[in-house]
Amino acid sequence: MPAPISPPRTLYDKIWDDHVVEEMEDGLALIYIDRHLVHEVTSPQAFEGLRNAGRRVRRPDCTLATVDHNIPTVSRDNFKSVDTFVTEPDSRAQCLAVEENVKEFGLTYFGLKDRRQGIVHVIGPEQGFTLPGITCVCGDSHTSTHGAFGSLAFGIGTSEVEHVLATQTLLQRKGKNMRITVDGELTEGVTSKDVILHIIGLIGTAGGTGHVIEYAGSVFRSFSMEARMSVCNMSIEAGARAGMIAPDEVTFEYLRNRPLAPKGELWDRAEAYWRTLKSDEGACFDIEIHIDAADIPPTITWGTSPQDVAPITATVPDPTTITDPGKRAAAERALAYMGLQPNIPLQDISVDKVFIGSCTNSRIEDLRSAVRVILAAGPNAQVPQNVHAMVVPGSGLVKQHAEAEGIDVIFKRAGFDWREAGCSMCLGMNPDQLASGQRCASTSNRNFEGRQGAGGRTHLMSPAMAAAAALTGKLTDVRKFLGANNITEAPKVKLTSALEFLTDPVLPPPEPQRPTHTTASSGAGTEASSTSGVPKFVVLKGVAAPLHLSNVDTDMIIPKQFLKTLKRTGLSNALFFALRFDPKTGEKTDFVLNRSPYNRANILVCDGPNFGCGSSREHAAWSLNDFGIRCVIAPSFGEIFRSNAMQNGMLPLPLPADVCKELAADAEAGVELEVDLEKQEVRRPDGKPAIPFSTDPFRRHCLLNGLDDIALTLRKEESISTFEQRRTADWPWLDGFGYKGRIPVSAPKINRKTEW
Ligand SMILES: CC(C)[C@H](C(=O)O)[C@@H](O)C(=O)O
Ligand code: SF4
Repeated sequence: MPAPISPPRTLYDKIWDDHVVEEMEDGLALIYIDRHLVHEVTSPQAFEGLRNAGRRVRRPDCTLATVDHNIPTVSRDNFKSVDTFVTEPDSRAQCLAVEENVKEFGLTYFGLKDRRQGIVHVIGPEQGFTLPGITCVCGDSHTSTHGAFGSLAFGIGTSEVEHVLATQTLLQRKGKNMRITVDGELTEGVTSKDVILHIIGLIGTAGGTGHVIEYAGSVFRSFSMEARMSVCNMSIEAGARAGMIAPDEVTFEYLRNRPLAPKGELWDRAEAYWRTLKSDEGACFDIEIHIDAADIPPTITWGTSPQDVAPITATVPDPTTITDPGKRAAAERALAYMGLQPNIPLQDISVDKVFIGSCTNSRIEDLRSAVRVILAAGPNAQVPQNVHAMVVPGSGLVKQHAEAEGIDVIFKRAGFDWREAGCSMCLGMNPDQLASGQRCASTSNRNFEGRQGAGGRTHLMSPAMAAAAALTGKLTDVRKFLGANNITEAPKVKLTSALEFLTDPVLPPPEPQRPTHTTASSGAGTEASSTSGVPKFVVLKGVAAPLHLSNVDTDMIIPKQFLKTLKRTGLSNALFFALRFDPKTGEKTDFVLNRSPYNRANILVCDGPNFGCGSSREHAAWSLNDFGIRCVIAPSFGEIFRSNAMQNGMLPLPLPADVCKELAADAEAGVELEVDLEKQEVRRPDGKPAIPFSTDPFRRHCLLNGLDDIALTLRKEESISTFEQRRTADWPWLDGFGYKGRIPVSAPKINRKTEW
């Protein structure tokens, strides 16, 4: 009998299938995680959970930690210790906590004295920690970046970070497949950033919700790895938890000889496997989108959502021309926040700050692309006195590489501020922030209200366009600037290879300083109750607060300054902080949650879609919980928020938009609602019919019984070990290969500065 022919599969299907440890009921699966990146903001509570339960980190060889969000980007020339260098106490506490935790649990760590330190999503690829075909997670929404290598990479919340540390697995439900194909030739001045901004403008910030996006077509094929990373990075802004591009020669070339990439015979085996990682002919995509490259202009954002995009040649949109009332209200609110009048040309808008950096655009090619604009502007090009333009390389190695090419000199000569690596003004958890009312041309990925500083105004764009804005002091069409010069032309600098900088010894992870119990023994036979105590959710009756907003991002639910905590509690006042408290007086505003009876609401009814989009901060769920809100009803949710909420015993309840509107009206009228998870219905008083809903059976079971995922997963020790044995046999390069004490690549002499 001929062997059954397996149906064609997508790239995502293949990676998923290769990582299923155990299929469970209702499409839920336990999947194995190959790579875990850890940073200081979303890990303290996870390590604390391990410590309390006496658990160890299961795979230190597959875990890499750094510090990036909180750190100052001033010179480290006089760096002595975190204690003296990080002056803001809460930031310092998080940086010190990660240093303690990596020692205690025996993890490889790139700290502030290590030139490999940098933004998690820059250092993973740089080191070859990120590889094709892997599953990769981090307590950070922009983990989607790593999908550029043909991996399944996605952001998780802190509870899931703890789950991965303890079990090296995650409980997941498979998403749907979406393919975005861009074919043709990009026009002058259009870069990968313009492409992804254009895509987000087209499909919206919820367009990819529930899907993994595969980027296909000649444009992505022609992109370098760095350009592909910029695209996959912003998949989360398109609502998708992950984006990916099939690996090819460009990928292999980038990875060959990276410190943690396989070498010799193992490389050959790995490459043979990686070559199978592409969507089969005829594979089924739930959504297909085709874009003609020629239709993509140099693009920037004008509003407070990444979907608020426009060609740089356009004018500020006029809300009165928008027919949908919800969208019109959102545009009006955005323009008021951004301090913009409708119909004025975007290029008439002045900027106070320019930020070139972030995990989207802080790699060597991004810096080169900005420098090309400066060079094209001529030897006298200068940032005007009233503009502050910062350049923040993504890692210490990017910085060193740029300095070897003389890129820092070009920036500095033109008046740019050349800094040390970190997240910096992308979200301003460190001192790099916008003052209220300041406007910034930024290469980062989020333009949410208050993102770069309370009251700060962000316009997202490519590094080339940010450089152009820095030189003119206004939002500027980079094409005008370049005139006849094509932006893709190389600058007249001597280029060096990134590999010259990847010379640090690759050592195995250190031994834990205080060994904790083994996973197997701590898991066996224990009750599946949470280390942090997941409360049960059965029936919830009480005041429902109405919220008439769309795309409520987690930055809005809880701004960055409250992410510096080491605890999961004490965040009640942080909830919707910028909306609840007057920024000048600190007095309570008339925001709904400040008004009686809503100040004792335990249900939130939002009638706009995409609640909880954006950042993976579990603090959003914690602050709602602390306030007393245990159920959020909305037409749709950001995926990471949804899972974070359930990890904390809360119910995020998606209901049709018209039903949400009705319930929001009930909430306005002050009637109490009753959410019954056992019966799966929302009850209203006054004889109105109950609203039925359905929930994922596994999650419902966990919520009803207050069960915690980690303890449940630890019962599957045998399946996990069996999977690991097969993994070692089939994909031996995934066993933290690079950390096994290989002799480092020999260090060639670096040409320090180049002549100009
Ligand atoms: C701190 C972290 C939770 C967050 C994220 O998940 O995105 C941050 O990186 C951000 O960009 O807002
Ligand atoms: S989006 Fe910004 S803050 Fe978040 S990881 Fe990237 S650089 Fe850091």
